[in-house]
Order: sequence, then structure tokens, then C-alpha cells
Amino acid sequence: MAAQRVLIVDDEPDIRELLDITLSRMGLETFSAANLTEARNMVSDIVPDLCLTDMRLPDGNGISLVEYIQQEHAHIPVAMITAHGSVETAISALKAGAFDFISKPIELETLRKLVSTALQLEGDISRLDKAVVQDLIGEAPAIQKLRSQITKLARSQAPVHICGESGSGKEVVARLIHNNGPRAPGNFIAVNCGAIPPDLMESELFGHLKGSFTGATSDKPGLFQAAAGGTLFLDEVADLPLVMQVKLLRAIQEKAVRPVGGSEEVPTDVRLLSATHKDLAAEVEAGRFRDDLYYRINVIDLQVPSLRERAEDLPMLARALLKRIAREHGNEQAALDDSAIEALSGYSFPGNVRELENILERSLALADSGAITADDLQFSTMKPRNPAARTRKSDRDGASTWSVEEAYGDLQGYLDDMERQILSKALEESRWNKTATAKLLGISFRSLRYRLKKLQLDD
Ligand SMILES: Nc1ncnc2c1ncn2[C@@H]1O[C@H](COP(=O)(O)OP(=O)(O)OP(=O)(O)O)[C@@H](O)[C@H]1O
Repeated sequence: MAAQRVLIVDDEPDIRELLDITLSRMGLETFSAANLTEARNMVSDIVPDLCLTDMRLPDGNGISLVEYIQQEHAHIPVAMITAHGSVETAISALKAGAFDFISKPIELETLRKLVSTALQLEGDISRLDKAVVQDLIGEAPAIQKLRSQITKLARSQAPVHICGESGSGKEVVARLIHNNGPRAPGNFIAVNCGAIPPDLMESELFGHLKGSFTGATSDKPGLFQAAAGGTLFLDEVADLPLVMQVKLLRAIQEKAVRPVGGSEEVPTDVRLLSATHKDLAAEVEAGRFRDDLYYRINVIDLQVPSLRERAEDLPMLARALLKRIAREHGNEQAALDDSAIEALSGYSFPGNVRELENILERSLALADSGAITADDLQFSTMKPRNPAARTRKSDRDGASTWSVEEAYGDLQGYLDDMERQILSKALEESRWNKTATAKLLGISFRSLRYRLKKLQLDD
């Protein structure tokens, strides 16, 4: 097999030589260019398998080369060589499409790792596309765009922030980025930041040493260590308390964590993905999320559309999900009839795809043999599509609409009563799983716990 080709772009002959020697020893064929113009010509002539470029070049900057390659030869991975500590340059390079960066002085071990990672990426892109199509069902333009972004971002090491409503598929997207990238052999560790009690959070994330607090009976590695070589997915990252945000920022900056009770930092090698259903920029604005951390985790942001925004996908999605659910129950025959598809199409799905899955699962259990009908969906007990109509209330004292007067004299009692009903229904729908209930309601686990306690609904 012909050796893979690497194009080195740097105006300093010493660096070119160092890279040349190191990469040749890895069995690679190297080419070098000393400026942008030469580099652009060589990219077209030799079509390398990888390009390493310096940031500052005599006739322009390396980012424009990244952009050029993105435009003309999007399959060629580019890594940027940056000055030591210049975070901003590294972030701009990642935003422009570089898959990774390496800072000067170049550590040869890091360089070798980066290069082998990049070259592993060379593969059958259509195979990746196929996986992404299977797991991320939908043909709406927003989903097609998301799919091509995932394929591209899978090979990058850039931190990606995924936003979208609860249940819309943010974790599916994160897994696809991991599974289709060079870290796929490593672990994908997902953590719901809203579900970890604040006093345990540091030890969960960074680990602890034996004896560091009551109950720490042995050393325990944290989630950062568990994700080493793989991906750490911080779900509901907006729920991280401010003190933890500072610690997370430090871990990202130093690429190292200090276990609770430890005196030394341990290096970590994780790719960070994060998600929230909140508007993170607004959280920064409101002072609830640190802007320096926001800047670090939001290098690339991905938007997952709500199911309402891609209503055209509903029939296809419903059929595919039903097939998946039915297969898990050993049923190969399940189907939805036209009345069911019509009823589903008229519903707003505040809980998005997860809610659709729940409805299908329940209907499958209720349906007699034969196709699932609109009746089996039991929409009469659920919220209607029209958002204005959502304020209607059907089961308090038999009243079928909101009655402002009922709240007179005891607004709080009235609101508590409503909240109690909402929580009870959500708990029931989530089979009393509190994490799932919090997700369904779009609130953090902590907030749910607080509300259950306040309304004396906790057990
Ligand atoms: N496009 C899709 N195709 C197939 N299944 C999907 C799709 N989007 C979501 N799902 C399914 O819907 C469920 C919810 O998805 P996921 O957990 O990724 O949502 P989320 O946005 O991370 O939710 P949350 O905000 O509550 O954490 C999962 O079972 C997932 O498999």
C-alpha cells in the first residue's frame, strides 16, 4: 500500500525538518510548503491525507488554509500548530474546521498521537453516513444538515455544545459524534449534571482518594478518568453549580484533574461534548454560567430541531420507532394505521422524540392484535396541540377550563394544586423514575426533588 501523505506548512525550516523526520519515521511520505500560496498549490497537486499548518505564515494566516481545504477538499483533515498558550487561535482554528491543534514547542509524543488519530479517520465516509442515517431518523432539511455536521465533527477534537429541547435527540447526536470518530474504541461517558447532588459532584467528576471524606473507603476514579481516550458528555451542563464550573474550566485548561483529597493533578485525555435544553448564552447573561467556560465548551454549537420543527418527519419516525420498540418486545408485526398517524401529526410533542417513544410503547401495550389506531394512543388524556389551549384544565373539581376566580384568595394553594397534578402525571408517565420525570418536564433533577419535597409528594 502506498504511504500516506502529509503536507507540512511552516516557514521555519527547523520545524519543517523536525516534523519531516518524525513523520517519515512513522512510515509516512512528507511534503512541505513554506507559505500559503505554495501550500494551496500543493494541496491540489498531491491531495495529502493530512495537512499540518503553522498559524503565522509570511503571506497570510493558517486559518485561511483551513478554510480553503474545508471548501475545496473537505475530506482532508487539517491540524493547526499554535503558539504556546494561544487559546484563542486554537479555538478559531477549530471553529474554521481544523480537527485539532498542537502547541509549540511541539511534543513529539503528542504529535505522533495526533497524526495517527487523523490518519485513522481516513475511511469510508459513506459507511459513517449510513450509521448516522440509521440512528438519527428523519429527512427534514434541519436533520439532513445536522447529519452532515455530525459526520464532519466526528473527526474533529473540538468541544461541541448541543442544544435542543428535552427529548429531541441531543444524546443521540453526542453518541454519533463519538461512535464515528477516532475515539470510538474509548468510552462514551454521559453524565447528567443536574442529577448529581452538588456535594458529590467534584468526587464524581474527578474521583477521590481513600479517606478524603467520610465514606471514601477506597480510591475511586472519576468520570473524567473513566472517559480517558474517549468522550465525556456533560448533559444539562447549565445545571452545574458555579463552584464546579470553575473546577471544570481548570480541568479543561490544564487537561488534568485533581481527585478530591489528592495533592497532584492527573493528566486527562477526553473529548468534551455538552448539552442543555436551556439557552446557554442567556444563562451567561444572567450570571448563572461563567462566560470563560461557555467560550471553552461552545467552540462549535449544534442545534437539534424539536419534533414540531420537523413535523414532516413524524410518520417516518413513528413507524421506525414503533418497529424498534416492537422488536424489543419480540413483536415483528406492529403497525400504525392512518388514524393513528393523523392523530400523532396533530399533537405538539412538548417532550419530543422521547415522548413519541413513550406514547408508542404504551399504545403497543394497549392495542389488541392488529394495527395501532388513534384510540390506542389515548390522546384524550393528553395535552392538545394548540398552545393556547394548553392552559385548559380538565380534571380539577370537574371544571373543564381555567377559572381565574378559583385562585382568588389563595393563589399559591391553587398553583400548588396544579403543580401537584402535573408532577403526579409526569411521574406516572415516567414510571416513577425521577430522572426521566425531570427530563419530561424540562427541569433539573434537583429542581424536581425540591418541588416534590415542597408539595409533600416525595416518599
Ligand atoms: N432522530 C432520532 N431518531 C431516532 N431516535 C431518536 C431521534 N431523536 C431522539 N431519538 C430517541 O429519543 C429518545 C430521547 O433522545 P435523547 O436522550 O438523545 O434526547 P435528549 O435531547 O438528550 O433528551 P434530554 O434533554 O432529556 O437529555 C432516545 O430514546 C432516542 O433514541
